[in-house]
Parts: sequence; structure tokens; C-alpha cells
Amino acid sequence: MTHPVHPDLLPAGVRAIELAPGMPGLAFSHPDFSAVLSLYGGQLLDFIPAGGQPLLYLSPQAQLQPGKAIRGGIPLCWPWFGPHPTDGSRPQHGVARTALWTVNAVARSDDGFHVSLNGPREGELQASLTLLLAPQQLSLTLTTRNLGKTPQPLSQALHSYVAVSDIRRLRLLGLAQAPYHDKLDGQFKRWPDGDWMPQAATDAVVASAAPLQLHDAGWQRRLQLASSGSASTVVWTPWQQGAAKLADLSADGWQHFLCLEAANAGADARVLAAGEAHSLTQQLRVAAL
Ligand SMILES: O=P(O)(O)OC[C@H]1O[C@H](O)[C@H](O)[C@@H](O)[C@@H]1O
Repeated sequence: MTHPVHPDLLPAGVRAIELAPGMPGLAFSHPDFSAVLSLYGGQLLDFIPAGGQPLLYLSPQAQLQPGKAIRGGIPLCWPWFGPHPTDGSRPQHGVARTALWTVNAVARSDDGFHVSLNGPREGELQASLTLLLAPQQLSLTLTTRNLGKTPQPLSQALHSYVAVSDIRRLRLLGLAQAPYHDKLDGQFKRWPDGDWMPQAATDAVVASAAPLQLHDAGWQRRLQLASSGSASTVVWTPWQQGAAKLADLSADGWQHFLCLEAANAGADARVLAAGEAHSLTQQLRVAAL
């Protein structure tokens, strides 16, 4: 396959790679971190601070195959989150994660690497993505533009698989008392008080975009997550029984990630007026515990 990006257009520290046949990507190498971005899905797959543990979980069983969604990293759920609102034949979580994205620009500055990608068009909606890959920090902005003449619905998520030492050794701070929709039993509830420790399968659309902190005792690290353009956060772990149904996760894979997703989901789904653009941002920062 000819790579869609000519190597001469890439700054020092960025390489054009092929993750699998028909799946081009970019590999970033910086004194303070390394990262891998798949153009298939516009999906950041890996981000590893130098000498540290990965920020993102990528399932060793992930299927790198056109037509399949990649399990791990930061999948882009767009322009609908979950099942399609009216047409059950359309793919879960939209079309972005199985589309080939194109590179608009890749630059290097004192901050790190700046990447801008163009994504699919679905109906009247057009997606684009910018990423900042920097020491101890990454930031993604998914922008949707309504190119049509009528209002268009949009729901979405930056579906981050946060890598963790052991899901049973975490504390999540920031969601106490927030209302949420429990997708496992369909009930509307309130997030418990105090720090939250994952203890069972969880699939929650939380009506909050408060900054989060994830304390990981095993890796002695603290992850700070912030978002903008969002009023909802999805928290997902399939736990053991849910993971057993996912062919692209190993038997113990569920222990090594917690999905913390900046979203426009549930009651936070949007309608974009003709010509309107909306940007959803998630920022992840690593610090010592
Ligand atoms: O298996 P996938 O289609 O990638 O979806 C994985 C998960 O994504 C989100 O977190 C949803 O809230 C879950 O209901 C879903 O199971």
C-alpha cells in the first residue's frame, strides 16, 4: 500500500507506518513520550510517557481489519453514540471508527506534536479532529460541522480506554452525586458520594462534565481528565462477565482499563443548526500520586 502521507511532509519524530494491510498510521517519537495514531478510525492507539506506563489501553486481541472497530485507545463514536436512534441496521457508535481519516497537517512545536485530520461525512455532518500530543498530556478535539440547510442531530463520545494497573485498585473522584442513566438496568440514579471504586460491570451516562481524577494505586499515578463542549461523561467497564462476551478482549483484559468518555450522550445529545459547528474536547494529563 502507498501510504497516504508522503514522508517529506512529516516533521522530525513522526513516521508513516502501516498497522495492518490497508490501515495506515503515524508513529510519534519524542524524548518525553511515544504515540501511535491510526488513520483508520482517526484513533489514537497508544501514548506512553518515557519510562512510564501507557496512558491508553489497546487490547492485544484488537482486530486490525477494515470494517471492524479497534478495541482500545480512543475510538471516536460519531455521529451517534450507541445504537443508531432510528435505524437498527446502522453500526453501533456511528461510522467514524471504521472510516479512513486523512491527514490535514502534522507539525511539531515546543509543546509537542499537533495533528489535524479530516474525517468522514455522514449525511450533512462533517467530522474533523485535532490532537495535541505533549509530554504528560494529550488533548483531542472532535469538531462537527453541519454543511446542510436543516438542523441535524448529533451524539458522540471520545471513548477513551484509560490504561490502569488493576481496575480493582482505582479511585475515581469528581462524579459524586451526579445524576446518571444506568444503561445496564435502564434506571436513572445518582452517583454515590465520596470516591468511587469500580467493583462491578458499569455502563453509565453521567450528566456531568466535571473534571475527573483517577487515582491508580498500583502504578502510583493520578490521571486528570477535563472536557469542554460536553455535559455528559460515560463510565464503562464490562467487568469479567461482560468481557467474556467480547471476542476482542482477552480473559483478563477487563482488569486493565476503565473507559472514561467525554460525550454528548443521552439528554446531552445536540442538534446542530444549518452551518453550525460544535467541538467536543477531552484532555488527559498524567501526574504522580
Ligand atoms: O463494544 P463497543 O461497540 O465498542 O461498545 C463498548 C461500550 O461503549 C460505551 O461505553 C457504551 O456505553 C457501552 O454500552 C458499550 O458496551
